Amino acid sequence: MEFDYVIVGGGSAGSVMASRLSENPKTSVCLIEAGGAGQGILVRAPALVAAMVPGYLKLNNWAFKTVPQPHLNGRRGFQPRGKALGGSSAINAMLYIRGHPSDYDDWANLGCAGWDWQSVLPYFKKAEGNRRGSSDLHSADGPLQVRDQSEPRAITHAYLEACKQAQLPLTKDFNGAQQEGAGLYQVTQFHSGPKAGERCSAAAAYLPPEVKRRSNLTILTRAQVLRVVTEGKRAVGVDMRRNGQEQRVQAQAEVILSAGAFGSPQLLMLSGIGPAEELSKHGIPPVHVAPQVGQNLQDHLDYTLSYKSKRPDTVGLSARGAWQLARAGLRWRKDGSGLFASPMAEGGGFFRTSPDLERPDIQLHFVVGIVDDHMRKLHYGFGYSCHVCVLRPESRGHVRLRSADPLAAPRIDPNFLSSEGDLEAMTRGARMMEQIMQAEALTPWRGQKLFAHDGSDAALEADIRARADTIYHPVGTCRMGNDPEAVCDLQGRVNGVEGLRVVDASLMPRLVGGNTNAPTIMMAEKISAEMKAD
Ligand SMILES: Cc1cc2nc3c(=O)[nH]c(=O)nc-3n(C[C@H](O)[C@H](O)[C@H](O)COP(=O)(O)OP(=O)(O)OC[C@H]3O[C@@H](n4cnc5c(N)ncnc54)[C@H](O)[C@@H]3O)c2cc1C
Repeated sequence: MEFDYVIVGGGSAGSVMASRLSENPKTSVCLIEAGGAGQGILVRAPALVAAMVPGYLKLNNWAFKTVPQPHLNGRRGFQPRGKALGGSSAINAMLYIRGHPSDYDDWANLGCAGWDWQSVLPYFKKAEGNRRGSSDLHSADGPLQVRDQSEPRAITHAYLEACKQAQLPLTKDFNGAQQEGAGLYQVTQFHSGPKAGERCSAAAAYLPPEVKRRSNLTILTRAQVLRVVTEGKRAVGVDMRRNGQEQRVQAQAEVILSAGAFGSPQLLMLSGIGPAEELSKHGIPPVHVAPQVGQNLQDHLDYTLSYKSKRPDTVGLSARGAWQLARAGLRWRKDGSGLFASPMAEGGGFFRTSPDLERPDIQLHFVVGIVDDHMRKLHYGFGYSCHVCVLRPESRGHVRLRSADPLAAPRIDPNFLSSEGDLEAMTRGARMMEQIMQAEALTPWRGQKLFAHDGSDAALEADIRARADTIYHPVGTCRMGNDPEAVCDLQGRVNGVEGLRVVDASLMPRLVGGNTNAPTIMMAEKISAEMKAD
């Protein structure tokens, strides 16, 4: 098999790349995805994310684990990652957030010319199909469907009132002129037509049936790429495992890795592109020594407060809760609305933990059910949770190989809380979150607090170390930049190797202050447009 472009990974970035590059009928494109088609009910029905994320059954989920984290009491973190067309956007919470405009100006200041806010905004808009309509900052015309939630729970409105009572501002649009404040998240969900209320994964948005039918686009699912094939310092194809057999796919123009922040650096190293000592440790012949491959891993660490609810209008594990959910499922099938369409993380907030800061440094996710250990531990009864994460952590981790076996999981070390500053910011954020959770507006719901402690700084720190874990935004492991150390150039081309590019969240030089799906899609929109213009 031979194509112009071979794209590895059909996730948030890979779906965009395949769709945009195959718009030119003269360009042949092959998209190779390890998981399935990502079109089943688990992916389409927003509420059923609860079945996929915990990862026990590995439903559309790689369900990785980190190495023991020394600053989290030696615990192994859990890292769900989507494994299907749509990638992590097939199992995510659908929250539509771009980060703060200044995050992109920071990228430009780090040497990524052309990635400043004014330069990236057109690509956010190119992707966005927002039901609220078009404006200077938004677009209604892009393939990624964005809408307001159909029916946030009463408790989420009470959470907003609680923020006001805690003297915190409200905002109507986290992606508008004012990110700071509490508000309701917009979601990437179909807002019209027969799919209204279904998740709009990147694959659902960019690879609809009419795109999949293009004669110049081949999509192979359940095919895991094992390595990039090189001739000298040029990528010429990939080897993949499909139906139990190894096969080669050749790329005339380029191999594009869109395998995500863990998958892309792993594939580079398996192909002999990475730090010298890592390659030699696993007996992989070096093709190009690139010390930064797998370095610079950044992720949002998340700490949660959970409460039992006195009122039964949240999500609950009980006979009544199951009955409510079943009814919600029927309603969702009828008109795409209600609890089954909920992202569960209905309420949000971006706040500064000090008035001296120029932009929010923490984000809140208010969830209408109890979330304990990524929903891996269940609690009987109704409840709710609030999450806090530090938006621009200083801690840096890395991804390496566990073995030279391409079917083995990568060795992931986020190195959470290795910077003292991250713990301090998390503590300040947790104090603000506690204040909101104690506000009068939530009194009708507030039942027993789970994981209660004596409230001292020492007890709070101990609780953070005992329970905090990722909120699913790993980035940065194939960092782009204009410095000689950067893994990729400013269009994702791997430095030192011809015909090889990385386009996914691993390219980000620095984690943005918000959720990472829309930013990843924006990056793929920008790079694919520039490739087509070249
Ligand atoms: C549980 C969860 C909740 C989240 N919630 C939100 C949210 O609400 N809002 C938000 O903005 N962001 C959210 N995120 C983050 C966001 O979804 C990701 O940042 C984004 O999807 C990353 O895109 P990507 O293209 O880099 O990687 P991915 O979308 O993960 O795509 C990588 C793809 O490559 C495939 N792949 C990997 N290795 C191989 C191989 N060797 N061969 C073939 N295929 C391979 C994978 O199966 C996958 O399909 C969440 C993530 C998770 C996991």
